[in-house]
Amino acid sequence: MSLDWVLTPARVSGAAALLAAYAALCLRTGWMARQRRLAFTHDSEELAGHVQGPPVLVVFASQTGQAEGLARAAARMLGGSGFRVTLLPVDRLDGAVLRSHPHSLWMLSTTGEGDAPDHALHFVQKLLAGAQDLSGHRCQVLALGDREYRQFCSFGIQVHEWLLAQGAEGDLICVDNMERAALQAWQGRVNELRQAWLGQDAEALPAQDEWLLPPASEPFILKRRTLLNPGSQGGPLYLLEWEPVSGRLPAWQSGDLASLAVPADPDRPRDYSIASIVEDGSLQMLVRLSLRDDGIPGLASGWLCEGMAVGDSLALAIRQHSSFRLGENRERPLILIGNGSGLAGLLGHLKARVRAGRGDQWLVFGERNSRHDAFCGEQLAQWLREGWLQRLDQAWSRDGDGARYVQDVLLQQQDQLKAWVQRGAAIYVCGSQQGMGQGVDRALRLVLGDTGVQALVHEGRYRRDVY
Ligand SMILES: Cc1cc2nc3c(=O)[nH]c(=O)nc-3n(C[C@H](O)[C@H](O)[C@H](O)COP(=O)(O)O)c2cc1C
Repeated sequence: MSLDWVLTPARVSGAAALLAAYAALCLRTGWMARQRRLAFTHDSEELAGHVQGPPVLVVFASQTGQAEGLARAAARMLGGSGFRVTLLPVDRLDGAVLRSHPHSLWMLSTTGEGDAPDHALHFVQKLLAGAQDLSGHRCQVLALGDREYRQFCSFGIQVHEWLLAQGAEGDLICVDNMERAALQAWQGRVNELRQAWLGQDAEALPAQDEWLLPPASEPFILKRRTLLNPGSQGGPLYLLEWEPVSGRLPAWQSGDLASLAVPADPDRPRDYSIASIVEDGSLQMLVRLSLRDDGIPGLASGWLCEGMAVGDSLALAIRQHSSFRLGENRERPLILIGNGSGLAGLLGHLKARVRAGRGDQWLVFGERNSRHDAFCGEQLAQWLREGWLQRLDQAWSRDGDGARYVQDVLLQQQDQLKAWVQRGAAIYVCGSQQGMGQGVDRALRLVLGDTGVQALVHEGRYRRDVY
């Protein structure tokens, strides 16, 4: 299957987009059936193909899940081609595992200002800082990034240089903003390697290569769109509620993302944090209408908030976002910190915890003013009353004398913050990187120290979904 559904011409009608989505879904179903024959022995461990096949290591470092998604797709394809595939996030990789594999594929994104994804900290400090004998090892590195940042793909480039310095051989492909042509070049390269690594045993792949797919999408109907902040000084923020045309919601976990492309910009899927859990009966997201400098609405938010009508449909795909799921923090106390539409990712966790009968969580949420921007306020107040939320701090940045940001709350409440962390709490941050994400990181370092924050990152107790 090709990626043609992503390439629908710019002014395609809603009906054509829907048809394309159905076609993709039907083709995808066949593909999925084949993928099910491959067994994931663990969420991110070994994929069993034919056990005699050559071993290949697939490693990823991913902040918002794109590199992870590509790694999983490559791992499935290689598993299906007869390789013994070990799929690992970089933090689970050690020198012995690396040396014992003759071949490796790396999918590495860059975040922050040229930084490695959070979960890669251990890898950067331990493996990347040391030496390994990788002579004879063949690697292929895919670096994900965005040219708008000064340090384009710098983490992927750094790892590739390190691999070569250890004696490995192999190429690097940099991808700007998930650009299709570069991803196709990557797919072509992996297919060549697959052939070379399998040697005589290689069966040719079908001419229409289908493994590098966007996540499975299916048509959803927009059931309700509610303006959550009437009168706000900020852009209008909407709650969008979607139901699948099929009537059966796909599975997701709190922390996951919904990916969609709008008809006017079909080549650029956008991700939104999912604000609901499956038991809510709908997939919910918070979308702020963004206006460009000339006052024209942004392509995606304009379509979602004003363009499409309630009752219209759009193809949505769930994107597994392991680094922001609750995972091993499921039983820990949680400190949830966010602003604006970032409440969506935190709401998902709150709902999942309430559903699991678990309280012990502290929400620190920031917006402009208490009169117009206290969205979901009744729900939060109810959780507080019922004890699902142990603490709720709202920071209003435009509320006259009491104006403050979420990072100010963390500093004001530093004794609480320390006590919660000491009790084993995990910290989840969702919302804007500029201002909030950076400010929260600075505040945490002031209160807990750099080593304290690094320890949290190591233990997977500091998770960020910032954009
Ligand atoms: C907060 C943030 C910071 C980023 N910083 C960089 C950067 O410094 N250099 C770069 O090339 N790309 C940067 N990017 C772009 C990401 O690398 C790119 O979106 C990538 O596809 C994300 O992959 P992931 O989902 O696997 O993390 C940044 C993206 C975000 C959201």
